[in-house]
Amino acid sequence: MATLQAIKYNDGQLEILDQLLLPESCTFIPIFNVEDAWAAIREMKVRGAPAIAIVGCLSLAAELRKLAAPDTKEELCRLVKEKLDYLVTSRPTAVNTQLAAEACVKLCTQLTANASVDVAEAKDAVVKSLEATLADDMADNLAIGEHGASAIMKKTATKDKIRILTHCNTGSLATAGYGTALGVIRSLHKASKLDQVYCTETRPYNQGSRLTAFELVYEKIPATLVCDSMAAAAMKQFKIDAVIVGADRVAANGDTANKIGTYQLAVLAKSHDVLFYVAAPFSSIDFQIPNGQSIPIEERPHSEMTHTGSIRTAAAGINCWNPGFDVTPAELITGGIITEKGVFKPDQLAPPQ
Ligand SMILES: CSC[C@H]1O[C@H](OP(=O)(O)O)[C@H](O)[C@@H]1O
Repeated sequence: MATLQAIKYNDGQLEILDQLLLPESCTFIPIFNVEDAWAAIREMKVRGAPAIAIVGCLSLAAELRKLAAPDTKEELCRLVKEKLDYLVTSRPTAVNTQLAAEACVKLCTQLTANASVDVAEAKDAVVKSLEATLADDMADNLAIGEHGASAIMKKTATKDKIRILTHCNTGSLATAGYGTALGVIRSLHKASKLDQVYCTETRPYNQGSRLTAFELVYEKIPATLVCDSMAAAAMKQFKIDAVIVGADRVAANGDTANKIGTYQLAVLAKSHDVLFYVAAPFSSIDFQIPNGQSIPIEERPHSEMTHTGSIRTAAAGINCWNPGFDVTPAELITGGIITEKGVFKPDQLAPPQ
């Protein structure tokens, strides 16, 4: 069975699934340029650390395909850097867009220095590298799924089937497809190892109840929705074996920024002796920062807390605090960090050579 797709791209035509309309309707909307992408990412019509970077890159590829080649490669580099720097400002916590931008600008610089490459060839090479982000992420997620499932099955070898709790949405609606934490869950399900997935609602945007539950029901993966406040009771009542979450930015020491509520799940997992895993591609790891203190935490609009759609559900005039993310210290990530290159203890992370 095919998994859901949040991003469709064919020869410069980009469409995204408008996730603000899920689960009621599956509606794809066109993205013609980086301005459209910036707005869609900011409004969270598309969200999820890898998906944000992919949509940003594909929106630039779509624009460049329609543009005549600039006069010089220097002008191409300037244009590409300007557009990517703009896309990075759409949401500050996930590092994926920043790292994708740095890689693309580095390629542009290398092409400019290569006298055997003309400006048209350089533009084509940049477009191809931007378009490759979709397939690359899909491959990463399949590898994350296999590495994660294998590691967790080894740790729970005495059990026929296991119970997993997950937070937010880390599946096909947060990536190019298959997912990170939800990719591991898909791989455990494929291996007939999964008894039940407990997915938290993930207030206030409800990625869990609206998106993760949608993916799990769509693929008939056994799952139960719980409120965020039920996590401790669920760990105790259902003897959950592991918590698996995604990441928006992992620091060099393994401290991890992820959806708000992740930190408290890690504390609860520790106190219930439940394994705690982070699943993330290397494109979510920021080796330029030593620990989680440097990770910018996005503050989202208070209306996400005080309203459900247009319906007010909180007292008018109440002050709100709505950070989109929190940071889980590396020492609480007891199972390890599951990546496409394998599963690492937080202190084993090292930049690719
Ligand atoms: C594949 S990890 C996705 C990551 O992004 C989510 O945040 P948001 O929905 O605000 O983009 C959440 O932190 C997930 O773990």
